[in-house]
Amino acid sequence: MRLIKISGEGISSGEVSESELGVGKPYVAVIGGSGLYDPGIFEEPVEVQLHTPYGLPSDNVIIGRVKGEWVAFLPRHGRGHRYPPHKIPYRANIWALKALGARVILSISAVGSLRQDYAPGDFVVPDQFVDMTKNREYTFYDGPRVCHVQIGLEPFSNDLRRLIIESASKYNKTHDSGCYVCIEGPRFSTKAESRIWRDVYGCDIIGMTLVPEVNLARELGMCYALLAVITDYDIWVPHQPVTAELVEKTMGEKLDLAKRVMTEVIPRIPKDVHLKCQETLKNACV
Ligand SMILES: CSC[C@H]1O[C@H](OP(=O)(O)O)[C@H](O)[C@@H]1O
Ligand SMILES: Nc1ncnc2[nH]cnc12
Repeated sequence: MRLIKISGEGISSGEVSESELGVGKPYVAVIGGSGLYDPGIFEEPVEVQLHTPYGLPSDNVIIGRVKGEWVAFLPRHGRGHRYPPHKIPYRANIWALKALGARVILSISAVGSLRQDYAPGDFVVPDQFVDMTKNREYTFYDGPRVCHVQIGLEPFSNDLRRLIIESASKYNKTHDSGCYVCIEGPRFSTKAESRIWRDVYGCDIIGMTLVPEVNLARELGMCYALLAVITDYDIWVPHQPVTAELVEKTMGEKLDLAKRVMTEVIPRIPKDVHLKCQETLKNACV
């Protein structure tokens, strides 16, 4: 695959030009989670290595066409799963995708379930989250410009969620809402913690990577939605305890379906309308 290298200087204006890129600008980016390191759905793929003000992203971004549309793909843990959730360069990842032209992010993640009726193998398209992470780089606005983005009512883009739900439901059992609790990791929860996330916080699914990815995207005015693949029942009832191996195995079984959903959704994303989530920086800065 052809490799295009772009240095920090090339993006000082905030965005890579089409001529620097040498291919069409991707409007949609896909971030792949555990088990998804190479989507294999692209025509004419190129690899782009992009230096950002926050360092290198998790990996080179792959840009290629899906049904005629230019799309960017980034494996959040890097190929070979080299970055644990608390060490992922989230700011570099989101910044790079925006600089390459992306305005919309479709994310894929493995999650544990915190309720009986959300079973391993099912899909969930979450609509809320609770942040229990402890030590990450949460914002692009570290001062002197101080901004507080509004993310409360619609942390995930409902426009995108609708498209994903419509497509995913055709191929797999899909839950059209859910609250994702994001823990720091990299260890899994204790049974006592798992019961708190479920019974006290009222969360439905659990993972380690949503935060700060989702709020960084919002800070740059990008729309974000997640197709979550349930891989296990976490640890809140006595059962087969979650392991990384179990997560990757279940994810592997559902990967083709998840890719099919992405391939179907990408060309349906409207480009000429102003999506709601792109307005949230209004009145956010002090
Ligand atoms: C490999 S097991 C735990 C790992 O899987 C999930 O990652 P992702 O959201 O990127 O699919 C979870 O959040 C943990 O990082
Ligand atoms: N049970 C679980 N806890 C945290 N992250 C996960 N990713 C997949 N399953 C998980």
